[in-house]
Amino acid sequence: MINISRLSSYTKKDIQNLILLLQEFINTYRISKVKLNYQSRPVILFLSTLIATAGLGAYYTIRNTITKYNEYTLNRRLRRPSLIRQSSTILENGAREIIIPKEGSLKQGKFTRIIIPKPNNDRYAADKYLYKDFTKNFELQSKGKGAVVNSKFLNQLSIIWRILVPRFYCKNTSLLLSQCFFLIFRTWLSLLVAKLDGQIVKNLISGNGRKFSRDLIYWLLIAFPASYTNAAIKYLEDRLALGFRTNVTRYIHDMYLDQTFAYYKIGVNNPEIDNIDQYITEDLTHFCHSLSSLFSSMGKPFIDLIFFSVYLRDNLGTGALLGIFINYFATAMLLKRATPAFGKLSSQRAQLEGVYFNQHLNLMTNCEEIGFYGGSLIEKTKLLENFKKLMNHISKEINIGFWYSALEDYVLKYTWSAWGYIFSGLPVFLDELWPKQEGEAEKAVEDAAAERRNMRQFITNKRLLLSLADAGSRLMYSIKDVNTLTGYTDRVFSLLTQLHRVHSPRFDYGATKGIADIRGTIQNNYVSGLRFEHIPVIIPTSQGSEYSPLISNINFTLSPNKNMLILGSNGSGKTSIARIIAGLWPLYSGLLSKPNDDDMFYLPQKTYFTTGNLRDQIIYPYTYTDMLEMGYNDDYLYHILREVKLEYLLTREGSFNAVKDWKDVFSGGEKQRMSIARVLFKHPKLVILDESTNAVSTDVEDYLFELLQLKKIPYVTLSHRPLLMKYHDYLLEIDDHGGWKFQDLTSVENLQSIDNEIAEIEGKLNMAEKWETRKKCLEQYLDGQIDEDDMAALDGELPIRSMPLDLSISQTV
Ligand SMILES: Nc1ncnc2c1ncn2[C@@H]1O[C@H](COP(=O)(O)OP(=O)(O)OP(=O)(O)O)[C@@H](O)[C@H]1O
Repeated sequence: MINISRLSSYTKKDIQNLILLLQEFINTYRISKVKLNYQSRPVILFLSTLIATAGLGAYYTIRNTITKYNEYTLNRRLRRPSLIRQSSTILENGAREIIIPKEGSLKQGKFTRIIIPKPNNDRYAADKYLYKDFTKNFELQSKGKGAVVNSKFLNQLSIIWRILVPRFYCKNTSLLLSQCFFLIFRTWLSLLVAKLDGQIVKNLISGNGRKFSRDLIYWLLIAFPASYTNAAIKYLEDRLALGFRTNVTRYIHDMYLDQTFAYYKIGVNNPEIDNIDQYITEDLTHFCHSLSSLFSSMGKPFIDLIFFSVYLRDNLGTGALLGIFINYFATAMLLKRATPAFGKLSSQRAQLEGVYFNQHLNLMTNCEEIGFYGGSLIEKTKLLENFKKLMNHISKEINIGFWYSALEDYVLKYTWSAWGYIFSGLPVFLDELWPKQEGEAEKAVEDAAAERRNMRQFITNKRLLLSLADAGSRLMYSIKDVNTLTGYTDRVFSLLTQLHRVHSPRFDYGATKGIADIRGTIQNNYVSGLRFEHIPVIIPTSQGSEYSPLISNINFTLSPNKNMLILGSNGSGKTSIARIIAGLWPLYSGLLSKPNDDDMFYLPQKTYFTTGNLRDQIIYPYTYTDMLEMGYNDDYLYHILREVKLEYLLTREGSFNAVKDWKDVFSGGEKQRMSIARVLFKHPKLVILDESTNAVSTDVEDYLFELLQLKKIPYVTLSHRPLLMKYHDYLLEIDDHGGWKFQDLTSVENLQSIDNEIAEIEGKLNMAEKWETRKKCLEQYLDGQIDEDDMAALDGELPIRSMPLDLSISQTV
C-alpha cells in the first residue's frame, strides 16, 4: 500500500530541491532581479485564460452530467411497458417527440429520444416568392465572369442567410459574435506580440539579460492565450458550419419530405436538377464550410488591416501607409482580372462528381440484375466515360490553377513583402540622412542608443508590415474562396428554388399555363367507395392538360367493400390511374372522390424495402413506436407472417431484430407476400394492388385474394391478366387507344361471359399441354423408341391444322 505521509514528505523534499536548483540557476545567469509586473498585460491575459478554461471545463462537466442523468431517468421511465405506448408525444411547441429503443429492441432497456420540429409551413409559403421572383429577375442577367463578388451571388446569399440565421437571438448569432470577438482579440494579441518581439531583440542587442529574461517569460505567457485564441477560432468555425448545415438541412427536409410528395415531383420531368442527393448531402456541406471559413479567412485579415494600419500610421506616417495601400490596390486589381472563374469550375466539378457517384450507386443497387445480364462491360464503359469527363475537368482546373498560383505567389508573397521591407526601413534611413551634430563622446553614446532604438523599431515595423502584407495577401487568396463559394451558393440556391417550385399540393410540372391548368376537384373522406367523374389520364408535361391523354375521360363508381380490376396491356396507363389517385400526378379536370389518404394503401409494382430489421419491413411505413401505440406487438406480427405463409422467415432469421439488406434477401414471391403482410398490418379501407401477385404461384395468388376478402379489405387491382377477373366485382378495361369500358362482373350476363372466357382459356391451356406431350413423343419417335401408329393415335387427338412448324414430322425429318 502507498503510505501517503511518506509520499508527502518525499514531495516536499523534492520541491525544496527543485527550488534550490532554480535559485542556483538564477544566480549563475544573474537574472535574480527579474521581476514580473503582475499588472502587466501578458500576466493578466495568462491568468484570464486560466480562469476561462477552468470555467468552461466546469460548465461542460455539469452539462454532461445533466445529460447523462436525463438519459438515465428516461431509460428508467420507459422500461415500464405501460409508458412505452405513450412514447410519441406532441410537445408544447408543436414538435413531435419520438422515443425509439436502441438497437431496435425493447429488451436492451435503452432508448433514444428524437425530436421532429414542427414544420413552419407559413414560412415556406412566404419564402416561395423570394425564390420564384429571384429566378425571374436574374435569368436575363449575364453571368459575371471572374467577378470577385457579383450581385447575383450576394442576393442569393442574402436570401439563404434567412435560413442560416433566422433570428438575431439564435445559436448561430452567438457563434458569429464569439468568432468576431476572437478575431479582434487575435489581432490585438498580434500587435502585442510584435511589440514584444521588437523589445526582445533590443534587449538582446543591448545585452540586458534581466529584461531579456523578463520579456521571454512574458512571451511564453502570451503564447498561452494566443494558442487558445487560434484554437477557439477554428472551433467556432467548425461549430458555425455545423449550425448552418443543421438549419438548412432541416429547412430542406421539411419541404422535401412532407405530404406534397416533393421528393417524387422534383425528380419527374425536371431537367433543372440532377442527382438531388448530392445537392443535399455534399454541396450543402461544402457551402456551409466555405461560408463559415470565409468569416475567419476574410474577417481576420480585414481586422488585421485596420488595426495594423492605424498602428503603422503612427510609426511610418500617412504617406507611407498610402503608398502601401496604393500598391495593394493595384495588385488586387491585377489579380482580379487574372482570376479564373473558380466558382463555375467548382460547380461543374460537383456536378460531374455527382454523375460518377450515381453511376456507382446504380451499379451497387442493381448488382444482381446486371450480374444476370452479364453487363459488366457496358457498366464499366459508362463508368469510365463519366470518370474520364471528371478527370478532364479536374486536370483543366489544375492547369488553370497552376498559372494563377504562380502569379498569385509572386505578387502576394514576394512583391508585397519587398514593399514591406522598404517601408519598415524608411524611418531608419530617414534618421541616417539627418545625423545630429554633437560632441564625440555624446555622439558615440547617442549612436549606440539610436542603433538599438532603430533596431527595435525596425523589428516591430517589419513584423507589422509583413503581417499587413500577409493580411492583404490572405484577403486576396480568399477571392478564390469567394469564387468557390459562389459556385456552391448557386447550387444550394437552385436546390431551394426547385424545392419551393415543387412544394405545393398542386404542382404544375412546368406547364406553361401553370396551376391554372389544374382544374380537377379532389373530394377526400369519401365514404361511399371510389368515384371517377370525367377524369382524363394525362402524363404531366410542359403542355399540361393539352397533352394527349393516355386514357380519355374515365367515369365509374366503385361501391364500398367492392373490388375492382383495372385491366389493360403494358403501358396503357393503369399505374398512371393510381398516380392520380395518390396525388403524385395532377388532376387536370373532373372529380375524384376517394377515402381519406390515411385510409388508403398502395402496393407498387416494385416492392420497396427499407433499411432496418425484419419488423420494420412488415410495419412499413410505420415506426416501431407507432406499432406500440397502435397496441400491437411482435406476437401480432408473427400472426400476420403466418397468414401470408412467411412464418419460416422468423425461424430462419432468429428474431424480428435481424438486420439485412432485405431487397437482396427476399425472393420475388416473398417480396409480394411481404407486401400483403403490410396490407394486413395497416388494414386500410381501400388498397391499390399494382401487379402485386404476379410473382406468386396460382394457388398462393388464390389464397392471398381470398385472405383479403376474408379480412374485408377492399382492393383495386391493376393488371394485364384477365384471369384475375374471378376475384373482382367490377372491371375497368382499358384498350390500346385510350378507350375504356366499365363492367359489373357480378351481373348474370357478365358472369356467363366470364365463365365462357375461363372455359376458353382452360381449353387453350389443355391444348398447350397436349402439344407439349406430342413434342416429347416426337423426340422419342425420332429416337426410334415409339412407332408411327402411336404417333398417329396421338395426332388424332390434336387439330393438326394448328400444328406448330417445329413439331411437324415431315419438317423435322
Ligand atoms: N414521367 C413520365 N414521363 C413520360 N411518360 C411517362 C411517365 N410515366 C409514365 N409514362 C408513360 O405513360 C405510359 C403509361 O404508363 P403506366 O406506368 O401507367 O403503364 P401501365 O399500364 O401501368 O403499364 P405496365 O402494365 O407495364 O405496368 C407509358 O407509356 C409510360 O412510358
